Amino acid sequence: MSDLFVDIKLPTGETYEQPIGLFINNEYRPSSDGFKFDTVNPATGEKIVSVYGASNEDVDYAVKIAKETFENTWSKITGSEKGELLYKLAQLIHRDREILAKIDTLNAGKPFTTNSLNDIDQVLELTKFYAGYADKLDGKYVPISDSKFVYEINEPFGVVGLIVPWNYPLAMASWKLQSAIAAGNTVVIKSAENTPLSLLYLGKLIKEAGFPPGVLNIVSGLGPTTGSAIVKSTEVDKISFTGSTTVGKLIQQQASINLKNITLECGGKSPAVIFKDSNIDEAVKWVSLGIFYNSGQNCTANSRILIEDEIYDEFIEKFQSHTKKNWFIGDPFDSNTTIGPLISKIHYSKVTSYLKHAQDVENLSKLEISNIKTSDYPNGFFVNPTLFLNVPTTSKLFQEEIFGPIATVTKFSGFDQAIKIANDSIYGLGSAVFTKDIKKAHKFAKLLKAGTVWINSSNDEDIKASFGGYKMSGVGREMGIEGIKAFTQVKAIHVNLDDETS
Ligand SMILES: NC(=O)C1=CN([C@@H]2O[C@H](COP(=O)(O)OP(=O)(O)OC[C@H]3O[C@@H](n4cnc5c(N)ncnc54)[C@H](O)[C@@H]3O)[C@@H](O)[C@H]2O)C=CC1
Ligand code: BAL
Repeated sequence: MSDLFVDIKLPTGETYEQPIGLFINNEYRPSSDGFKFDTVNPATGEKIVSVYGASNEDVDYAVKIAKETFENTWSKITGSEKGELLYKLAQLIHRDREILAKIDTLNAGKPFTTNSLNDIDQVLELTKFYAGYADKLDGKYVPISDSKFVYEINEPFGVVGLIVPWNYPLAMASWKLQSAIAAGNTVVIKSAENTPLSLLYLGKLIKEAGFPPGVLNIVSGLGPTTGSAIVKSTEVDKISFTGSTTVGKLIQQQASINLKNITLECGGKSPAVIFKDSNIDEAVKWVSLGIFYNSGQNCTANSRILIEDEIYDEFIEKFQSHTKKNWFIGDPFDSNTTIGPLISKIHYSKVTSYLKHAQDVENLSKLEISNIKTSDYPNGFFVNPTLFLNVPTTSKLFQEEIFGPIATVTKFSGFDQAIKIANDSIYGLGSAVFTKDIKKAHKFAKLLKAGTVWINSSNDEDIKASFGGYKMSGVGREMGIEGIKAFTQVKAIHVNLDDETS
């Protein structure tokens, strides 16, 4: 076996072949300067493997291949043929569902049963959705006069650069990848440095499905080098990014140099608002999912829980009891585990610094719900589910994205105060509102400044609906029909039927 593939033994016993090279032109290859970086199992803190990281030269080469493929091959085949290839990819993802999920569990610490399998099922669903959409990007006829009409067609950009995070390694890549390809673009994609493995594995499936070489090119690597080289490349026509608002802003600045089209999916501080007339048991169930799923490493995590004053004590009591019964921290491969570790030592330090700040600086009252079983994993990055009670809106914990299983709880009195507090954030990604009063629910949803509102549920996104942020949560939309439109540009073709111009 070459140095481009490594046999990895999973904690479940089986061994699989992991590609570690850059995937360009349907072949794995080393980086031009031989640079590699380590990827770590967050449950144990141990290194899994080193993978090749792309240099500027490698990014330029991947972009050149993607551009040639766009011009000579991909733009010449029909939408139906593109859809067929995506259907074949879906079949292979279905075949390798378990191994893909196990790779994400190993690399991201996501509980296998409750999280990683869900992620891969979502990847499968959206691969099929966009396979079906590849031949439906029809245009529009615009009547102007008897002697003139316009038709508008949707065209791909060309080469698109995709930069993705670690919290849903294959799913976040797929929120962009499948729609970009279905729309007719070729792709250069970078995974997060913490979680390169499942996307590299997908390269094998892309090749096996029969995609022409150069349609999908994977350049694993570091943000400031590989990521920045993709953003700055003058041959890349669009960037779609998911990650922190800080890096999103940087990408917007860099992309503005040649007015590159961008989609940015950034941070959030999503409120869950529970009115006194809600079904409290249901609200407890959804809100705990909203904050603890994926260990709170979720851009739409319900990190601000707002409770109407009359039901405050009842909600907290029920929330505590529900959490004790349903959220278990431990080995992500154990089917009883519902909360895995945080992604990295760096992220663990960031999240726990908020716990320290809350205690030492703000003196907040804490409700820690300890279901931790970390004795077997002394070096894993585990954090207990924690609520901070009666938190003022001025608190650092109320305003900043923590990205861990930690939420603030704040009381409100009545509709007007609830909407004021809910919108008191620089972010506007997700939000949830709980009430049995249907009029109140819709009025509240209309006033929320957020790209997604869940009424009487939370974080149950669907690939058929669009997703994206207001305010500093982002620019543009992903998923659903908006998700594929984001990878097209409109051309208006004017047709003059007059014989002579008067
Ligand atoms: N919206 C979301 O789903 C996510 C939000 N975050 C937020 O960001 C915080 C920090 O997490 P990080 O992993 O450091 O996020 P990040 O924003 O640094 O990383 C996201 C992606 O951007 C890339 N990147 C970093 N710097 C870049 C640059 N200069 N040019 C181009 N690409 C670059 C990274 O390599 C990665 O692929 C988290 O604590 C969380 O608050 C993180 C991940 C996902
Ligand atoms: N809930 C998946 C979207 C995200 O956290 O980025």
